[in-house]
Amino acid sequence: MSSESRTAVVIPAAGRGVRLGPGAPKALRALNGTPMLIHAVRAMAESRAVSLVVVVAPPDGAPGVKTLLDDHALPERTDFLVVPGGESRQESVRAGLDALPPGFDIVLVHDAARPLVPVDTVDGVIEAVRDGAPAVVPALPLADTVKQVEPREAGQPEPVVATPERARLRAVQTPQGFDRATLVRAHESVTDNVTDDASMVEQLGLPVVVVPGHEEAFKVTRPLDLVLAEAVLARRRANDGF
Ligand SMILES: Nc1ccn([C@@H]2O[C@H](COP(=O)(O)OP(=O)(O)OP(=O)(O)O)[C@@H](O)[C@H]2O)c(=O)n1
Ligand SMILES: C[C@](O)(CO)[C@H](O)COP(=O)(O)O
Repeated sequence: MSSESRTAVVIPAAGRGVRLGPGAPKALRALNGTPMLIHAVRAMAESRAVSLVVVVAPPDGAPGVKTLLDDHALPERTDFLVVPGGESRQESVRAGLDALPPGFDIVLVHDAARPLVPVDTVDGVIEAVRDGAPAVVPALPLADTVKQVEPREAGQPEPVVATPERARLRAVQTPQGFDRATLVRAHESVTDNVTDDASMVEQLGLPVVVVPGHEEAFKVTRPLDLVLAEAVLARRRANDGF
């Protein structure tokens, strides 16, 4: 893949945000007064390598999301498309891929729910795809020990069946980066429910590599994550003041 390869980003933003509690769809909730989705779009458009962002909106929310993008300042060098999403993250990513025009050889998939990923992480992923990896994931080592359990009904103690060696585990983030043809093939061939796109490429038997993630690329999932996101933004504002 050459440095001339053009990069597009698909942002799945069609989730409801059930774990965040009642309210608007998660991507539309505000952080420091600005919708999470706008933070995520800006984080992608900050990379000079990104020339198209495809936002996958809640199924009946595409016109509203289009208006939202029109109403917020976004870099002029980046084009934007909005398409309706599906019932699962996988379906939503697929809808974004289907909308991609020709001419983009590298595709990133980035959760709207990771609004604060720094641009260096985005560029690191793109660079690794340009260097020839068909699939790239940013990731961090774990702080906790992880146990594999035999699931039981809620409230029942769960027997531990294994303790994977922590030093070999990574917590995977987005944006995940792909050679476009590989990602399209993965979405066409893999029908199992998976929780990220890279695992679909793994199922094709193709290599996936890890590059450094960033602690500010965390996923806003539960209410406490909103507190952390506001704190990160406050720290950025304070640092910008100096
Ligand atoms: N049908 C879906 C489900 C999820 N997503 C997107 O996938 C990303 C990661 O999903 P997650 O954080 O799990 O978001 P939700 O599905 O909204 O969260 P929850 O499971 O708590 O409802 C989010 O940007 C979310 O909007 C999507 O585009 N379409
Ligand atoms: C893609 C992802 O963000 C990588 O960690 C994660 O798997 C999304 O999971 P969710 O089930 O949509 O929360």
